[in-house]
Amino acid sequence: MTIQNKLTVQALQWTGDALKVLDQRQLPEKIVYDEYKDAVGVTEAIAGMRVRGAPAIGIAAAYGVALSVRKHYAQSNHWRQKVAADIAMLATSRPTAVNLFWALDQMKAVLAKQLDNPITAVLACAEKIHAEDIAANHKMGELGADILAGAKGVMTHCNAGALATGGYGTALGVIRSAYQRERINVYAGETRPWLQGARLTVWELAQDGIPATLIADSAAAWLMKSGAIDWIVVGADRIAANGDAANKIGTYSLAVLAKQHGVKLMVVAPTTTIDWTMPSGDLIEIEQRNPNELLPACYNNEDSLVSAWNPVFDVTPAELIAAIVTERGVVLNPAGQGVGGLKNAI
Ligand SMILES: CSC[C@@H](O)[C@@H](O)C(=O)COP(=O)(O)O
Repeated sequence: MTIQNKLTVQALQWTGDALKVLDQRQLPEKIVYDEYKDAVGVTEAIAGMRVRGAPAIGIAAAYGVALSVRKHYAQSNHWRQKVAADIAMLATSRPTAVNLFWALDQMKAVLAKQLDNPITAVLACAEKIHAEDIAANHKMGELGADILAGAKGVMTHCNAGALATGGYGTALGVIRSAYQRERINVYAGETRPWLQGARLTVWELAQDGIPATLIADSAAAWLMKSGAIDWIVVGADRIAANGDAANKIGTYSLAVLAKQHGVKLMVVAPTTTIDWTMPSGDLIEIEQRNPNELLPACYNNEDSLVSAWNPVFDVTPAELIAAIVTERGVVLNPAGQGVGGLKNAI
C-alpha cells in the first residue's frame, strides 16, 4: 500500500529492510534518524521515547514484528516461537496506548494464517496499518475542522501531530485542516515534564507555516479566562467504551479548567485508540515513568529526601468532553452514551 504524507518530516519510514525512526528526544535542535533492523531495537526506541504518541507507537511495533519475521524466518525452524517472543517483548514497551496492543493483535492475526510468504504478508499488514492511520488522520482533520468553524482560538496539549502518528496528526490534523480553511490562533502548552508541546508541537506547526504561541502549563487557566480560546483539542492514548479518555498528564487539569471557563474539549483519535473491552477509564493502566525525568539531578542520590511522582497520563471523564472525533464519525457529548455507536460504523 502506498504511504502518502505531505509532510517532509516523518516520525517513521520503512526503508525496504529497516525502520527509520526520527529520534524525538533530540528535537527541535537536531533532526536525527536511527535505523532499526530488529524487534529489540524497536522496543527500545518505543520505551526510550525516540518514537512516541499512541498511533506512532502502534505503527512502529507493527514494523517491529515485520523485522522479527525477516530476521527469524530464514534462520530457524522455530521462527514462530521467536517471533512470538519478540511480540511479547514489544508489548512491554509502554502500557497505556492501546494502539500498541491493537497493532500487535493485527500482526498476530496475519501470522495465525497459513502463509506462503510470511515476510511479505506481515510487512503488507504493517504498511496497511501505517497508510490507514494517515488516511484516518485526514478524515478526522476535516470532521474536527467542521466543529471548529468560527472559533478564534484553540489550545492543544502534548504532541498529537504527524510526529505522534503515521502522518498529519490527530489533534494537530484538526488544527491543520481548520487553519487551511481560515486563520485561527493556536496555543500549545509546554507539557511538562517531557515538553512535547515546547519541543515538538510548536516546531511541527512551524514546519507547516502555522504560527503557534507557547504557554507554560500553569498559564492555561489565565489563557482561558482571557477569552482567547474556544476549544482545547487533544489526542488520546486510550478511550474506554464509556467515552473516558486517557491522554498526556495535564489533560484532565485542562478539562476541569475548561468547564469553569466555558471552553470546550475535543478529543481526536482514530478508532484504533478505542478499547472496546474497557467499560470505564478507571481501569486504564497509567504509565509511571522514571522519577529522574522530573527530578533535578542533585536529588538523584540515595541520601536525598526529595522524590518524585511521575504519572505520564491521566484520564478525563466523558462528562468533561464535548466531542470525540474519529475517522468513523463524531460523538458529541459522549457522557451517558459512550462510543459504542462507532463500533460498527463504517
Ligand atoms: C496522536 S498522539 C495522542 C497521544 O498519544 C498524545 O497526546 C500523548 O499523550 C503522547 O504521550 P507520549 O508520552 O509522548 O507518548
